Amino acid sequence: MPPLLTANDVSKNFGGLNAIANINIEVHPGEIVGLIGPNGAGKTTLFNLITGVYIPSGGQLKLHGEVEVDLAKASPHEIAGMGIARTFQNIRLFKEMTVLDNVMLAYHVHIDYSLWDAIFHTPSYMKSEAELRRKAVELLNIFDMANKKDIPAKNLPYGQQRRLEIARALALQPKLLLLDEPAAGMNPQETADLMKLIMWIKDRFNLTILLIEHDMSVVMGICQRIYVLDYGKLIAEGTPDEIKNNPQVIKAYLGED
Ligand SMILES: Nc1ncnc2c1ncn2[C@@H]1O[C@H](COP(=O)(O)OP(=O)(O)OP(=O)(O)O)[C@@H](O)[C@H]1O
Repeated sequence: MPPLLTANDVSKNFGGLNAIANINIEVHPGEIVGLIGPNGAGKTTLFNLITGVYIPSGGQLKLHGEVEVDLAKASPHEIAGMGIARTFQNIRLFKEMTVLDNVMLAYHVHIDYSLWDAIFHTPSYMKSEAELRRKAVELLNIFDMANKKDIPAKNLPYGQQRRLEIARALALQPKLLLLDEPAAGMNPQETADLMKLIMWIKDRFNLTILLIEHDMSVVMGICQRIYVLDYGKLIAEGTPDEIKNNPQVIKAYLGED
């Protein structure tokens, strides 16, 4: 099957620092691919390149959908509209808003109201809002959070705030979901539930997932393939078993010379 996303010789420099140096990756439809590496290896920089926050200093990043898109030429908003959604290492929710409003707001990306409709709450506006609300509640049901829909997001336990971030990303109806350390700060039970959730939503929403994660039980447990970055360079690629036993990976993690 042709890849959904390719990075071809991609680099990103910040002044003299090569945060990403000539990397090549492929993500195929339906895969869960892990992106690991020690702190500062360049993982989040790669997410920022894929989502258009940064423009590559060299190489090409392409999304191969119905048409092929050079991601360097698209804005973050356009890239989101093309079906790439992400979560963040530091949770980014509208903390004072309710759980339901957080999800509804994400759905609004796909809606084009006229200013007139929005200001005067016309029947077509009210109908669309009701439909969005129905979809958002359905999504919250999948995440087992419908009973929390009316509380402010900040009142959710930490693990559920992370799940809500994923729900918000799904409201964008992505093809490719980028998860940046989804298990960070979770307790073992929350982590186990998260792994089940990720595998389940992948099938339910026909997703392809690229996942940054420091918790090796998550990476080894749910990824089919793993890429390893170290100081901006790709040092290994393989199945969880291959990566576990790769001497270069072990060296990078243990920090030996
Ligand atoms: N906007 C920026 N300006 C300058 N340097 C940056 C910028 N963003 C990232 N860097 C640097 O690029 C390198 C890679 O950072 P990045 O955040 O991508 O690493 P990471 O693998 O995601 O690390 P962590 O696991 O700690 O989140 C680091 O040395 C970082 O300090």
